[in-house]
Amino acid sequence: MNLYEYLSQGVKHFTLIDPDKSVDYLRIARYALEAGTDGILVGGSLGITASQMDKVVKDIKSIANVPVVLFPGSLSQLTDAADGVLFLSVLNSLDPYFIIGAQVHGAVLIAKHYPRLEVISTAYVIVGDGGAAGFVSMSKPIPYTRPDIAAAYALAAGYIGFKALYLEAGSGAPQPVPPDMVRAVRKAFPRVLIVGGGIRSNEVARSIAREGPNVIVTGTLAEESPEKLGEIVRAIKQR
Ligand SMILES: CC(C)=CCC/C(C)=C/CC/C(C)=C/CC/C(C)=C/COP(=O)(O)OP(=O)(O)O
Ligand SMILES: O=P(O)(O)OC[C@@H](O)CO
Ligand SMILES: [Mg+2]
Repeated sequence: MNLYEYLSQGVKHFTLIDPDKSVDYLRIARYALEAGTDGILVGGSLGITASQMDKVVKDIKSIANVPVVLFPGSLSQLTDAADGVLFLSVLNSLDPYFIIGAQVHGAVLIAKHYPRLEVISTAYVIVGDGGAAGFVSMSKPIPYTRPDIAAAYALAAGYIGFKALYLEAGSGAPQPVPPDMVRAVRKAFPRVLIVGGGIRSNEVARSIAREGPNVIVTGTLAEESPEKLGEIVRAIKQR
């Protein structure tokens, strides 16, 4: 089964590890794997070199029994030590660099240097707070109260042909993506739907899981309280 097929099945939990924040990334990865996480995303919005990325991914791969996937905040975060890459285009960025500019450079790097990576074209849609990713990518976040606008982006992403859509409230966001917005986007987008940003409690994770996304991501929780990952994974699976 390739990565895309794996992502398409059921509701999964992925743990985001940001090499810039987590010096002790292997400790977090061990907790996450023990908790039953279904995959590890590696990336961050700022401050990560290619060699750091390569080492972190290789170290995590050496202990992981689940896919390790790049979630690149910049072109320096590519390595073929991973199983695949979320090839992001920030659909609501106001700067063409984040919609198609970085992708042109990234495409050549992947084709030339990392041909083994499975590329998952991903519409990155930023909502509400937006966090560092929203700020750095010059995005105009969709208000939390406008699921209809999020659904319009999702419909466009589906027609354009993106394989995945990442609905992002921003790392550490005070409010996660509201369940009614997840529902509207789920209805409008037929392929892999990933939701993340500000998800810290079992109740919130469960309420999002009930809307039927394919992947729910937690990063800050894994950094701050990795011992809570087991419960959140269970909440998602038992929805
Ligand atoms: C190589 C390709 C295709 C794209 C790279 C360039 C693009 C378009 C990036 C998208 C914009 C961006 C900055 C995304 C960041 C995604 C990410 C890794 C978010 C995780 O956020 P954290 O870094 O954990 O946030 P904090 O810094 O707040 O912890
Ligand atoms: O750190 P948190 O808030 O869990 O967010 C995860 C991810 O969606 C950030 O890009
Ligand atoms: Mg982070």
